[in-house]
Amino acid sequence: MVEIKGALEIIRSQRVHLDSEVVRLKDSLDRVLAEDLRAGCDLPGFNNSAMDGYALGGLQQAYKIVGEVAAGDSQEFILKKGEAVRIFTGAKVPEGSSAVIMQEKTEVKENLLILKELPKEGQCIRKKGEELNKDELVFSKSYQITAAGIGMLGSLGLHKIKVFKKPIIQLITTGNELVAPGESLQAGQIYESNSGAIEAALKSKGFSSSASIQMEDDFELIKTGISEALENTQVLILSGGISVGDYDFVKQALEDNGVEELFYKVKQKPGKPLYFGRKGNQFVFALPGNPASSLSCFYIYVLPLLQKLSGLPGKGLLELNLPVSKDFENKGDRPVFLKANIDNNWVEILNAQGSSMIGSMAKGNALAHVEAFEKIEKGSLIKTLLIS
Ligand SMILES: Nc1nc2c(c(=O)[nH]1)N[C@H]1C(S)=C(S)[C@@H](COP(=O)(O)OP(=O)(O)OC[C@H]3O[C@@H](n4cnc5c(N)ncnc54)[C@H](O)[C@@H]3O)O[C@H]1N2
Ligand code: MOO
Repeated sequence: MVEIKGALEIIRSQRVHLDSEVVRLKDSLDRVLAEDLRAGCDLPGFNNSAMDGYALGGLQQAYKIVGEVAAGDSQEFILKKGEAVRIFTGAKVPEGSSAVIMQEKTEVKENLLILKELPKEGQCIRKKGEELNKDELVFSKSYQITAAGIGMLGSLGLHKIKVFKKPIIQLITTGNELVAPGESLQAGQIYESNSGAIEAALKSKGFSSSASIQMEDDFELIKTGISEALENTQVLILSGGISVGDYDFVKQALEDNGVEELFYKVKQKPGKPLYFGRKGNQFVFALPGNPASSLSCFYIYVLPLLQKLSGLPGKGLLELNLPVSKDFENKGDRPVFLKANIDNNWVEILNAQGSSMIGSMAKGNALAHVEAFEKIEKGSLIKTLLIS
């Protein structure tokens, strides 16, 4: 049995092999750069106007209007002192321009421009390269692409970028009692709900499973199922059958498939019988079958590894220290992850904390952490992991 910290340390310290691929910029949201990106051009690429108004040759009170430049025009003016051109936002500022003045601060009489106030040198001109110069570093390797990142790279003319591949993930749920939702139940059966929850959790964090299989508690079947899954997967996630019962075959089946155990059992509630193993560059998590245990373990332990395998640091869920809305005492000897809800920066610990109860987790957005035998008073800070 390992402590929570030790289990996380084992996961975070895994050396991982990362492959890269080229994707279209517009498909790259949340992907992680596999190389440093340098600017292929200046940004902006030419001096341009920040306002609809007039580009001014020299700084004075009155000008002769000699023409017009709109955004996209390639017409080249060279302004002399005392000359002005009508200009619009984004248009190329003519050579010889000292400033641009917004039209609200001007009066026009025929082709004479009179300023209501004296302009300052360079005002309202967006200078070539003022945001970024050609060859300057735009984003470093391991930058995770945001919407603004896509905008930035698009403004530099990039349409394809090299990112780390996402891990190939497969899911196996085990249990004789499990029946797919939509079918009818016989005595002793329950609906299989973990695969749906884990697939959704994967999706919400930017991942997906390439296959999801349901298996009976049959040692040979599970052993073969694991062997087949390991033919083409980087992360195999199993649910159920990992405790100590006579029908819990997962651990032995993993061992028989050459998977090396990295830890088994974590001193925590829920999720004590959590298993983590490795075979070459492949990783295996066997999550305890109880629905709230399996989903909590996914967020706390599986997610950091998936992040690492995508080129990220693997920090897992965002950790916050927030005040708790009522007293809480953990009377047990295991640290707990409690289903909780963060609202208005307060943490509410929800009712129905049982490992088999997923409903309360569905109403919350966080997992609050309390140490063994710890008493927490209303208003004191509690370590909370934000799920969404
Ligand atoms: N003698 C002991 N018994 C148990 C221990 C222990 O330390 N000693 N640990 C308990 C804890 S804690 C947990 S958690 C469970 C985990 O057991 P398994 O991982 O072997 O899970 P199962 O027995 O297969 O299932 C547990 C529970 O969850 C339901 N389940 C399983 N899979 C699904 C699914 N895909 N969808 C919905 N529900 C599922 C299953 O019916 C069981 O009720 O072991 C305790 N026992
Ligand atoms: O792992 Mo169990 O979740 O403590 O019921």
